[in-house]
Amino acid sequence: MNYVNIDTVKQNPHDEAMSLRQINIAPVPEIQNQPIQNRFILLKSPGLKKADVKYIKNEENFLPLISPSKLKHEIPVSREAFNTLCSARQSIKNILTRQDKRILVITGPCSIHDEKSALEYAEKLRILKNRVQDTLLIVMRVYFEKPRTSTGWKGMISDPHMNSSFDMTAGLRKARDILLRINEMGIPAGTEMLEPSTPAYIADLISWSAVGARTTESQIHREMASGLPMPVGFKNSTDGGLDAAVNAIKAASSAQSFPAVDQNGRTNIMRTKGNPWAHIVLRGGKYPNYDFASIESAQKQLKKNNLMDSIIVDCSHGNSDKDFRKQGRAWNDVMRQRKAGNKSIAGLMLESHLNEGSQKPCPDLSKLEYGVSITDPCIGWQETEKLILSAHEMLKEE
Ligand SMILES: O=C[C@H](O)[C@H](O)COP(=O)(O)O
Ligand SMILES: C=C(OP(=O)(O)O)C(=O)O
Repeated sequence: MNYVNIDTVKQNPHDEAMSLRQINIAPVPEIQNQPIQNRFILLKSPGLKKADVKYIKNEENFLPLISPSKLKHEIPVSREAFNTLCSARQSIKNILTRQDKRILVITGPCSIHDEKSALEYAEKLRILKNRVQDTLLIVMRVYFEKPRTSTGWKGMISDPHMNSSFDMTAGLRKARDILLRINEMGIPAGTEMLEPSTPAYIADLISWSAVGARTTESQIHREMASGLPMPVGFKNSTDGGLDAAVNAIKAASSAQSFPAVDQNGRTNIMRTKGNPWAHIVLRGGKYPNYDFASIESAQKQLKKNNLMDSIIVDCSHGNSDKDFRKQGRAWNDVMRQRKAGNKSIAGLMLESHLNEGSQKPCPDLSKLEYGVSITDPCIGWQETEKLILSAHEMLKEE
């Protein structure tokens, strides 16, 4: 006995002998509002008994999720947002290929958990961006998906109410709305693409994306990156090794074919052309890797593999031992290297929020400290502004 999609039954009304492989276990869109047990049509498979379900089914249930096209219909891209996106994507490509001498700065909270503080941060960036635009291209870190070392809150898209209700339709809606508003303010957005189905919902509002240290070695993420329409940075592995990221860049820049969710929420075979803008992000590991020798060695490894040797340095994570007070040290060191002539340094990343530090997640926003990260500790706005302005002063003299 198995559950089968109503479409499959309509197409095969008399075929009770469909093999389990052919049976598509999926929610039936027409009856999504009915109780979960009625959402599936039970189909008798010869030779199988009701009790056999336990051998072929481990999921608790399937719940409906909004389709990308429906969400985009609700929250369409505006002309202002589109202009921000197009201009930023082109500038990032030019920075990576050194046609644009500026440095890319990706700065913002470790994760977004509250719309108000995210928009307030974006507004501060908007003012700062205009002051430094001759030397720095500012992109806001707008991270909605968190890869966890073991367990923990997985970000706004997964659990927007922070209470394990996993209302992902609400999460996607909030995420898309925030991204739209930030782009409309003239601030380009950067994010980590974690669930391979997420780009279908938000990629049209993202100017730069990352594949994280925990997923750079995953074929699924490399395939996804090969079809993304923006530059993608692959982080080095959590232990500090670069091999996985180098191999990821090769795989992502190649054409790939793989199953992927389309705009109507159906699984298709996606064929990609490859992403020529895949690059490496050094985030440290057991030890930091932003020093001169580490950057030179990364550059050599990329060149040896005939890959673009432009490098972004993440000042947080392994490069700060997750101590936000050490991000400034990494930033200043890398800026000095760039000033000394290392043009392979294309960008820097900061984990920064309105206020420094971190706190534990809580579903009640009124119990949380406003503008403080609920994932990794961040530097506060004051330090962020100081670091960005000092980099601008340094580069102005070039
Ligand atoms: O930037 C985010 C975190 O470093 C990453 O999600 C891992 O976090 P965790 O080790 O707290 O799970
Ligand atoms: C999870 C992140 O980084 P990493 O993959 O380098 O740990 C992040 O930047 O949020």
